[in-house]
Amino acid sequence: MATLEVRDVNKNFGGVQALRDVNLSVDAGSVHAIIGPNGAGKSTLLNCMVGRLLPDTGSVMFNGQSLLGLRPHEINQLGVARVFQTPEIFPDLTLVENVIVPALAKRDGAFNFHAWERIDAQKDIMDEAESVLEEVGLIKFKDLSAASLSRGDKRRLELAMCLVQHPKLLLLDEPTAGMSRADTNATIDLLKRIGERGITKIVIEHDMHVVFSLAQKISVMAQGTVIVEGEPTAIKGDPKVQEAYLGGAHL
Ligand SMILES: Nc1ncnc2c1ncn2[C@@H]1O[C@H](COP(=O)(O)OP(=O)(O)OP(=O)(O)O)[C@@H](O)[C@H]1O
Repeated sequence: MATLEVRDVNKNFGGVQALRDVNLSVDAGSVHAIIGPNGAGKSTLLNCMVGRLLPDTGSVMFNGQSLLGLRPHEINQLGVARVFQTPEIFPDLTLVENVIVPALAKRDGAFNFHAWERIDAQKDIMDEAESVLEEVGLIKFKDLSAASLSRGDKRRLELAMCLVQHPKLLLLDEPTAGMSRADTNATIDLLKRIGERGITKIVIEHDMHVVFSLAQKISVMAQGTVIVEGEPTAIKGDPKVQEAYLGGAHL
């Protein structure tokens, strides 16, 4: 069964056709990678899934419900969480505070400061925040300010902020961008471990090592549309992919 279905989506920015008749079907519990050269339309598509952009035409369905017209926080409340290309964290808060904010927002439907004032009394939320920080390997830094983290650790913190919301669908926009090979491999292992919880994941990624380590299905985008979709082994050998994605070089 598909968790996410994108049908015939088009998006034009003042003459630039960023998305052309895009179709995508993401199986429940799978890791589905979206790859393609710069400007192919990957981020635009992701933005249409999370309510940051409204497609001109087409549909985006999540577990049978249309996401079109819903605001980002409403889509988040349905169980869709996103890790951004540039980590969106609260630099002046500690790590544990960073994780508590989305946990409270998820529980209450929106963030309110009243809940924050009484946070000491809410042991369950504190415990959960710490357990998620443990899971992503950041528990030792829990009382440091988020600004002090390395780039790789900021991305792990953002992942923890998503996981604490128990998402059904996790959207990862270049989760290893800018990371060292060691950090990238640690993130691959972490994402595999998270996979054991059965969360469906969509990964946009330029690093083919990450894509082929994680994905069960790959959609290749070029010039605003999906040109090929299939299992990693089929994608690797597809001449259209070689041509469109790497100008003929081998994946
Ligand atoms: N807000 C916008 N206004 C105008 N054009 C835009 C806007 N957002 C994206 N575009 C254009 O739409 C096309 C698709 O861009 P998009 O960022 O979705 O590609 P991408 O595949 O995510 O690229 P990258 O891998 O570099 O992130 C590009 O031509 C881009 O310049």
